[in-house]
Parts: sequence; structure tokens; C-alpha cells
Amino acid sequence: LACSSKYVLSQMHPMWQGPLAVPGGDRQSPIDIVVRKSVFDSKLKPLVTNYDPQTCQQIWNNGYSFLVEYDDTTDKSTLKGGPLQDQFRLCQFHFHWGESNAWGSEHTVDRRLFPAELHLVHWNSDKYSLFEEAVMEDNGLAVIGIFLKVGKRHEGLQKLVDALPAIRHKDSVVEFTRFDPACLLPANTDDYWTYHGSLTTPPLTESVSWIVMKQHIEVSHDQLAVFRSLLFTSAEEDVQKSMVNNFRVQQSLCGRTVRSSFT
Ligand SMILES: Cc1ccn(O)c(=O)c1
Ligand SMILES: [Zn+2]
Repeated sequence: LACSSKYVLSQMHPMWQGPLAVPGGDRQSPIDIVVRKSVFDSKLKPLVTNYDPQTCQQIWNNGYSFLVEYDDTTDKSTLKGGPLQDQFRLCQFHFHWGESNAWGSEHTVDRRLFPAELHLVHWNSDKYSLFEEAVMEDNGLAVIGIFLKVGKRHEGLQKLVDALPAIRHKDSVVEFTRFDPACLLPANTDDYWTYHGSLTTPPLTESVSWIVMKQHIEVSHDQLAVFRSLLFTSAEEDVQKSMVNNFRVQQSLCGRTVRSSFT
């Protein structure tokens, strides 16, 4: 069983040459959320987000996804409430998606796959002074996961979609300002599942309080197609590879409980 071994081997991924051994390995992400096994916790509070669009700085292709990065040197864009005891600062958001609309999300709900998943990444600024510090601690990060479905065009997303052709290749970056990530939240942010897990990319550290929204957001087929026009590869490489299927395989629950904020 993957949980009992001292090391778990993450999925062999072309981008991460060879298996990655992760110390411990009994709190890995992503997972399948089995709705009927989740436990309602009445102590779970509503999420409180306070995002300042002025802290938005740049958008860049890191060779695995594209990241919209925020200035996290002050407490201007924060997350608190929900399952969290402390205040967390927004540092970036990014997505995971498939080559087709049939798959692409990292988490699943009763094995249901979504075409993509948005991650809003925050770190505990009550306890740590840098993201790099927090990422190594078991209460260091809080990531909001939001499922994307293909449907009507997402007006707020279009500004981001329009910036993507400028960062087609790995390591390209452009200035990106005044983007309010609150426009990407679903109407209902009171209903979520939460569990303790890990980053889904290296260093795969088990430092994440995951908050997975029950309600998805909708984006258009064309908007998602622009995500797929990005490349994993840098401009100099001879063979260009489409940035698709940038999700990790699901990990064992290892006896963890997934709590729900709703019945
Ligand atoms: C910090 C971090 C890095 C990668 N991914 O996928 C995440 O969801 C969070
Ligand atoms: Zn992610």
C-alpha cells in the first residue's frame, strides 16, 4: 500500500525526470473526494477572502503551468476563515488542464473528472515571513481548488486568456496588473471540502490545507483551447510540446478524513 512505504513514488512524469521520492508520503495530493465518506463539520466557517487587484504583478509560463503572481510582501491580498486558524497571503494562482475536455482536473468528486482546476495558493503570514519558508511547514499553505466546466464564456477570465499568447514558451513572462482573482470564485464559496495534503508538483511537501469548492465555474471551449496553445518547452528547443495534461495522478487517502462545510 502506498501509505505504508517510507517513500511514495510520485507518478513518472516526463517533466520530472524519473520517480520523485517524497519523505513520509501519507498526506499526498490530489485525491478523489468520496462525497458520502466526507464528514460534515459545523465548526467550519465561511471563507473570508480580501484580494486587492493592485497586488497583481505578472503572468509567466514556468514550464508546467502558467502562474499569475501577486505581491505578497504585505497583507493586502488575504484568505482567512474556513478551516484556517491563521491569516494567509495570496502569492499566485494557476491551473491544471487536459488535452481534451474529458479530463484535466487534479481532484475528482466521486471519481468525476473536470476539464480543468484552478488553484489559488496562499501562505501562512501569521507564522512565517516567506512562501519558501511556509512551503516546508505542515500548516504553511492554504490552496483553494475550483473546478472548471466548459460552458458559457467567463468574462473575467478573458483578460488573462488574452495575455497567454505572449507567454507561449517556458520561462516567458509579461507584466499583468489589476486582475481581481475574486472574479474567478464561484457564487457560493460557503460549500467546500477540506483536508490536509500536499503540493501536487515538486517539492510535493505536505504543507497544504486544501479547500476544494463544491460549486464549479464555467469557461468557454475557446478559452480553454487557449490554455492548450501554451507550450511546455522553451523557444530554443527543437521539439515543441503542447502544455496539456499538467496534472498529477491521484494519491491514496491513507486514512485521512475529508471534512465538508455543508450537509
Ligand atoms: C505551491 C503549489 C505549487 C504547485 N501546485 O500545483 C499547487 O497547487 C501549489
Ligand atoms: Zn496546482
